[in-house]
Amino acid sequence: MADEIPSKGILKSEALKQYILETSAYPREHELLKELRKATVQKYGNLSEMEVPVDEGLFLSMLLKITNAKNTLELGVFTGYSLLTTALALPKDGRITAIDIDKEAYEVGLEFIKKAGVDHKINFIHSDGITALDQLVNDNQEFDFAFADADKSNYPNFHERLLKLVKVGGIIAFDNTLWFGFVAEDEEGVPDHMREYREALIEFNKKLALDTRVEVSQISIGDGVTLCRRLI
Ligand SMILES: C[S@@+](CC[C@H](N)C(=O)[O-])C[C@H]1O[C@@H](n2cnc3c(N)ncnc32)[C@H](O)[C@@H]1O
Repeated sequence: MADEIPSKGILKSEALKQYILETSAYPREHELLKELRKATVQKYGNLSEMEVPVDEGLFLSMLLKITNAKNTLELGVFTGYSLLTTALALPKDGRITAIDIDKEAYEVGLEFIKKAGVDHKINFIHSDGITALDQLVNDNQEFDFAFADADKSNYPNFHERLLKLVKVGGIIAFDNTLWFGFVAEDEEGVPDHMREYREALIEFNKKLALDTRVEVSQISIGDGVTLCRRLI
C-alpha cells in the first residue's frame, strides 16, 4: 500500500529492535497496555505504528516518576497508548489534559483506560491542538510536563504555546523528531507521504538547537524524542 507507515525505529537492525522489545520491554509492559496495543492493531492495522513503541512508553513512564510530574499535557492521543502509560505513571491525584481532533480513536482506548482504573485522571479535550492550547494559555493553566505527538508541521507553533504552559524547570517532550531516521536521509529515498514531516522536523530540530529558552536533549528511542527543559 502506497501510504503504509514504515516500521518505527532508528536502530541498526530490526533484530536489535526486537531484542530490546523482547528482552526488556514486553516483560515490563502493563497488561492493559498490551491489550490496548492489540485492539489498536485490530482496528487500525498498519496505522497502529502511530502509537509510541513499548520501550519508549517505559522511558516516558520513568521520566514522569523521576521528575515527580503531577499535572501533565498530551497533544496527540490516538487510541491512548502514551495516555494510558502516563495515567498509570502519575500519582493517584495526578491529572492529564489530553487533546486530539479524533475522538473515535480515543474511545477505542478508553475501555482499557477505564479497566485500569485511571480514567478519573484524564481530561480529554476534543479539539485541534492550537485552539485548545490557546484556551489553556488564556485560562492561565500550568503543567509539569507536556508530551507533543500530534501533527509534526505544527511543532514550532505547539512549542511557543507549550513554553507558556509548562512551568520553568518542566519538560516538553516532542515525539518522532528523527522521523524514522529520514531526517538524515536524502529526500529521494523517503516515501512521498512522509516528506512534508521530514522537512518540518529538520527545520524544527535546527530551531530547537538554537533556542536558548530551553535545555535540549535528543533521545534516540522510538524514532526520536526530544526533551526540552524550560529554562526561562
Ligand atoms: C502519532 S498519533 C498519537 C499517538 C499516541 N501518542 C499514542 O501513543 O498512541 C497522532 C495523533 O495526533 C492527532 N492530531 C493530528 N493533528 C492534530 C492537531 N492539529 N490537533 C490535535 N490533534 C491532532 C491525530 O488525530 C492522531 O490521533
